[in-house]
Amino acid sequence: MSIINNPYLNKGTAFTEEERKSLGLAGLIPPFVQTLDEQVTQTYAQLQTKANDLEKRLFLMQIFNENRVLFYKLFSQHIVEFMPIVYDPTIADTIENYSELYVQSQNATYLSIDDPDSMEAALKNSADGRDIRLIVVTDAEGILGIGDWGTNGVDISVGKLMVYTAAAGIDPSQVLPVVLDAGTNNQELLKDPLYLGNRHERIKGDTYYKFVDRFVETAERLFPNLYLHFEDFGRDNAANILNKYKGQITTFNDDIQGTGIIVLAGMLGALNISKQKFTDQVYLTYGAGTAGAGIAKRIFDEFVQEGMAPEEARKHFYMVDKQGLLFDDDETLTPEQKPFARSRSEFDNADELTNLEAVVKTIHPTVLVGTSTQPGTFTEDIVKEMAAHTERPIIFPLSNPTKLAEAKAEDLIKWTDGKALVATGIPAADVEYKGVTYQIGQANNALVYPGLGLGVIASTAKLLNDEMISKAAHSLGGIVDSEKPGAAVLPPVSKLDQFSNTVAKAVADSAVEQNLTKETISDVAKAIEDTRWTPEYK
Ligand SMILES: NC(=O)c1ccc[n+]([C@@H]2O[C@H](COP(=O)([O-])OP(=O)(O)OC[C@H]3O[C@@H](n4cnc5c(N)ncnc54)[C@H](O)[C@@H]3O)[C@@H](O)[C@H]2O)c1
Ligand SMILES: O=C(O)C[C@H](O)C(=O)O
Ligand SMILES: [Mn+2]
Repeated sequence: MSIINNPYLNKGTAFTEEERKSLGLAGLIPPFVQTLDEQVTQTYAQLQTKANDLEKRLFLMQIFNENRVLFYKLFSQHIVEFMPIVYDPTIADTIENYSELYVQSQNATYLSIDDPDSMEAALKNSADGRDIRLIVVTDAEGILGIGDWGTNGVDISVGKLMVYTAAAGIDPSQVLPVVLDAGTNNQELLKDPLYLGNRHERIKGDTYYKFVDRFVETAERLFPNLYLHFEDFGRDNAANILNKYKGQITTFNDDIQGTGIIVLAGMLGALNISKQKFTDQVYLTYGAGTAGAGIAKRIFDEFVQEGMAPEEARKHFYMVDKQGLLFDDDETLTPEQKPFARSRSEFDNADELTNLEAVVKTIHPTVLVGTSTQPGTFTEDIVKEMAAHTERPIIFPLSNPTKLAEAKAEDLIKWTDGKALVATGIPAADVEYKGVTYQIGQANNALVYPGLGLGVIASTAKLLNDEMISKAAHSLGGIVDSEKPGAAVLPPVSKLDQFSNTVAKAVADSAVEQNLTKETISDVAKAIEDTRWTPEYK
């Protein structure tokens, strides 16, 4: 029974006659022995009977809960179809309705700020003797663009890890999804009698940071080969946490660093198509929060790496948030916004620059990246105004899920008469316009964090530094044929498992070159191959 109930060991109807005898499974499964391929075919057919993506996700979660090999075999064969079901955008629905939909914990770990003393036991209980190499942890204060979801946010940790395995072959028995429940300020949840998390407001300040610190310390001690991925923390904490730990442990913030990598890669891809120069670009951030500022920092570092003096490079950057263009006399700026704030004296019309349209008209950006959570804000007027001053405007509406995107790919192509170079946060269908098929790249950190993690884990890297991050962004070039009309700015999700290896190789090579590995790695490609898990019955 314990074998059948263990998703890492269960093979369901694929247990052989011999295994059924030797493992005490006689009579516990129907008599016919299926192959994994037969199970995959049958399960995929069952999936097709589900009415919508939410139903499909719930069905797939059932398979995940019972049998990891079967789940990942299926996922790996249908990666383009499954990504939006298993991951974003459907995951946003399961997070919002987590308590209502709750069936079981999916081997996640729930850590409560009200009971820090049981943290160690909780992590040990969930690891259950497994050699944990990767944790995705969230405190769920800033889930995608949908805000604070308390304990419900655990689903983002579970979902991000599913993508790690499907895209980069991270061994699913070596991962742990974790939620830090520090309370929630989501009043709807606090009033919901079904809510399964701590029913109090978020605890902030010293107590919060001590809780995070105790988690980091305990996890690092229990799992000495850990790569620690932070996801969807709130704007006030995400960068603080990253800055505190990035020099000490192997850690990563997906919203800051992962998004930075994918947007830089997308921009390099776009410029490859337009044949324009990186350092000529004028970059406008719309929504200068965790992701917006993280991306700007990555792009800025690239300007400097290309040889431009930092003070010169800074002149190419503008940030718009709720208050409009960010100025240096604003006392509410975050530490991440400050380096990009402008001086009022640069403009004749500084007082008018309180909205996106006025800023676009004034500064003539060539790159516009949306991480604002404000749907439809890249309006036809704004986009046409941008396109009037640049040959090939680079426009990335990145806010997730679908309902929050700043614009639709199709509109951007039409409004600019096919000139815009577009990537979106969620998957977008091809756009047919005037006889050209425009493929839309997905600028979602899911295209890079799996490969990045594989490279870090395979190389036994002690740290993940900016050099490795930059190498990851550059490694995505050359996969798309940029000469083809309508070419995408990023490689397609259909090749995700292949280019995860490319990213992993770039990251691992960099770790080895910089002497940042715990073990001596003589053959990087082999180390990656040996680390990659494949869904097969052992
Ligand atoms: N595609 C990707 O890979 C990716 C990665 C990370 C985040 N995102 C998306 O980016 C969005 C932001 O995420 P985050 O983690 O940075 O959140 P965040 O809360 O840290 O940042 C959002 C920022 O937008 C600003 N904002 C809110 N309303 C605004 C308005 N009307 N005008 C201008 N700015 C406004 C906020 O003040 C804040 O600074 C989310 O929708 C998220 O899904 C996408
Ligand atoms: O989860 C995603 O789809 C990407 C990103 O991490 C986000 O927060 O939106
Ligand atoms: Mn995120």
